[in-house]
Amino acid sequence: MKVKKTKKSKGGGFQSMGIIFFTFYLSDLILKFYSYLGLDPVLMKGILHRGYKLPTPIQRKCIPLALQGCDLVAMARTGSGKTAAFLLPLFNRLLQDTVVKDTRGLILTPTRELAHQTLKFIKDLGKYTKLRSCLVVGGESMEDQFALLHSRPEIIVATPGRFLHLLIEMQLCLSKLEVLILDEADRLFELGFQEQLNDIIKQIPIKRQTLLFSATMPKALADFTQAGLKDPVLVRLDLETKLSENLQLSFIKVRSEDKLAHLLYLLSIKVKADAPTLVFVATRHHVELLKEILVRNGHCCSYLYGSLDPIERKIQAANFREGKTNVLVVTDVAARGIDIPLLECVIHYHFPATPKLFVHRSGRVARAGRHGTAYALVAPDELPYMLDLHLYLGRPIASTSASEGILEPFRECYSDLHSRSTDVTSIVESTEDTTRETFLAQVKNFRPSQTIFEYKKIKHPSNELLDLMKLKRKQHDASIQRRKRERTAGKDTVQPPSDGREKPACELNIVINVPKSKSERSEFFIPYRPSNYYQEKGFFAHIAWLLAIPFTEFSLDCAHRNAFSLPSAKKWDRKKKKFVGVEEDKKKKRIKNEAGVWISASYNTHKYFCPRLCGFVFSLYFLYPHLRYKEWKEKHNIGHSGEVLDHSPHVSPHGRRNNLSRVGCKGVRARNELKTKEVILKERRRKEKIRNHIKKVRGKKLRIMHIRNQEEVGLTQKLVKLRQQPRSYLFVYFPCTAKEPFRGANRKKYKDIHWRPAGN
Ligand SMILES: Nc1ncnc2c1ncn2[C@@H]1O[C@H](COP(=O)(O)OP(=O)(O)OP(=O)(O)O)[C@@H](O)[C@H]1O
Repeated sequence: MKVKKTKKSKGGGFQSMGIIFFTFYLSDLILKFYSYLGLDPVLMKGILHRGYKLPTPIQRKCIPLALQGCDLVAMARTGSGKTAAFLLPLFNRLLQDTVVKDTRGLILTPTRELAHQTLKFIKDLGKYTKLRSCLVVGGESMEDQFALLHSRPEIIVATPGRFLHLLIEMQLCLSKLEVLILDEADRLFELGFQEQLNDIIKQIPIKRQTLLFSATMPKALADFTQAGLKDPVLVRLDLETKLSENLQLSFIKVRSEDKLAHLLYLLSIKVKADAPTLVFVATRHHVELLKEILVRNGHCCSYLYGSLDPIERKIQAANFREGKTNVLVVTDVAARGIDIPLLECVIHYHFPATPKLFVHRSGRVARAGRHGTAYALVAPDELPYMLDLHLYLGRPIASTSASEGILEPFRECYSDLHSRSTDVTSIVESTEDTTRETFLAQVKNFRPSQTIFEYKKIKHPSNELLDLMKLKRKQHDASIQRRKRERTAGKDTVQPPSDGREKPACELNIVINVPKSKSERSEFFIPYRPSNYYQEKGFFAHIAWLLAIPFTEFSLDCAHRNAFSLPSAKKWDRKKKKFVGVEEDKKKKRIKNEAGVWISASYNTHKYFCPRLCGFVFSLYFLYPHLRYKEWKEKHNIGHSGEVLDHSPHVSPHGRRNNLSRVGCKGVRARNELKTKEVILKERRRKEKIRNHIKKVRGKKLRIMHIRNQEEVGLTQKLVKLRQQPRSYLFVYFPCTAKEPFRGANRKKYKDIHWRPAGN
């Protein structure tokens, strides 16, 4: 057999750590030879399949360490190839022992989209490994996921909420789990995930390998998690250049009311025609508004936000990936991890509130050596965020502003649309928080009737300052009164410059004070802040939870608490009308799942394990009926311990379902979850009807609504808010089949809502 000679590498390639790229026609003999070097030769085929030639720096650092079995806390900038850096060692470990047919690798990610993408990576890189993998994320059928998990795939990719739910409902045993990977670990450790993560980790054997990966990893995270990780190795690359040098940044100063016009200008003129572009906005209302406006202006537009219907979410993301649309308007749900190879441009319509988020959002472009541009529209009230960002990046910036003439046609186009379309007007209303605006305006316009010097008058009538104030008032009172009169007459509006143009583009240069070199400093000078203070502060944003949880695995010592002295995490309790500690949340009976729907908190381990309550070692699993899983088992003739009672067509004689996707093989999906065009249109019409109805009944005494399913929960809650207005009553007619949201405690809470089954 003819064997093609591979060119000898000079080192620094995958070869240097035992990974050698093979051409497909390499003989078995050579594959066997290379297997001695570390990674299984089967993996080389997968690497070739993905088209990688050289390992990236993070892969070069992390793969050998992970192969040795070390726990890792790894940081490298966005798009640097972290996914392969944790997948390759995972595959290698699992391939070493193929006898154990159980779940041995668990990858947790913060978002569904990222989980989907990781599974795709697994299928590509592990194409020839025959390892079985499955996806467990919210918004998908529980029954399908029972089947997937029941067959004990080797690798599970999951989001924490749904995985914990299934873990408890199915009483899964993870005793064979060897590798736990937390992708975007810092996000997973932030508020909202930590409780679920903690509960999952408790069920995983302590003798495991734990790998933490993110583009923004605080150094302290390694210290904090030391009890959970066994002597973790900290790998932090790209500390100086947090953003790729191929990324071009452009900060544009705009007035808040000009943002839309500017966005249209960027998309129509600046960005290359049909170049895929990601537009980040603050809330889902803004997503809807921008989508509506962009579509009406001839842009092919997709949109994504967390509470969007899961199927719609998939369709929208797929449309953008496949190039059917060229603009994707998103909230921060797509800020992390998403890899769209052809993406060239990101627009920050709203400036992100933390520098870390800016890094993640902008990191969707200029990945893996490619070039890209990130535009940020900065309104005056967002300037402090920009300053924060530049302290974090540690380099000066320049911002520009567009001239008025350029924006004029786009502004017209938007205002015209606004007046013509009731749809757009209603969405604009929902994006505007009028109570907040009025409150802020009141605070801004508040003027005390007397100054502090005059206040002193009461105590010290002969104060010199008082005399001074008297003199001042005498001199200025007339002009102050005149100004007030003018203001009430409406002359106060800010007049644009006479030529109708904005000020010429101006530079905002922020010079970061770089600490002086040692020789320049005085001999005894001790800086009161470390040189990387702002950088670590940026990384640390929102990881305050680290100080709030009594961990068994991730335990903290008091020294760390004091060292960072972060405030304990608190949240606003609407009932109590005050801030409460996150600890108090644990007492609650219902929790919000990933889709924003309130579900029973019974899957919390505090409820299932009695050791905390009564000191027993055994859990109270059997006292709680796991109805859905039980039902599923009965349906598929599966016994209590997982054995097959009858050879039904769904289940193989070995108790494994056949529809499990093997890595690299196409899974057979039994159910088509796609809604038909008619169903989608029908639902839209219905939602529209409800929206119109809300508008119509606003302020009336009697309201009648029909609410059918959980998707309308948001709208229902809006109605309930209306109820709080004086002299208004809400009558909700509810079909018999409806489950959520007004059951149990909620029903009692909204006492003045009258419940009637549909048809009565
Ligand atoms: N060795 C390599 N050679 C060439 N391309 C690579 C290599 N490793 C990864 N890539 C490619 O780089 C891109 C980014 O990889 P990946 O998504 O793993 O980055 P990441 O560091 O996880 O980014 P993020 O922090 O945004 O999640 C992907 O398209 C991937 O296929």
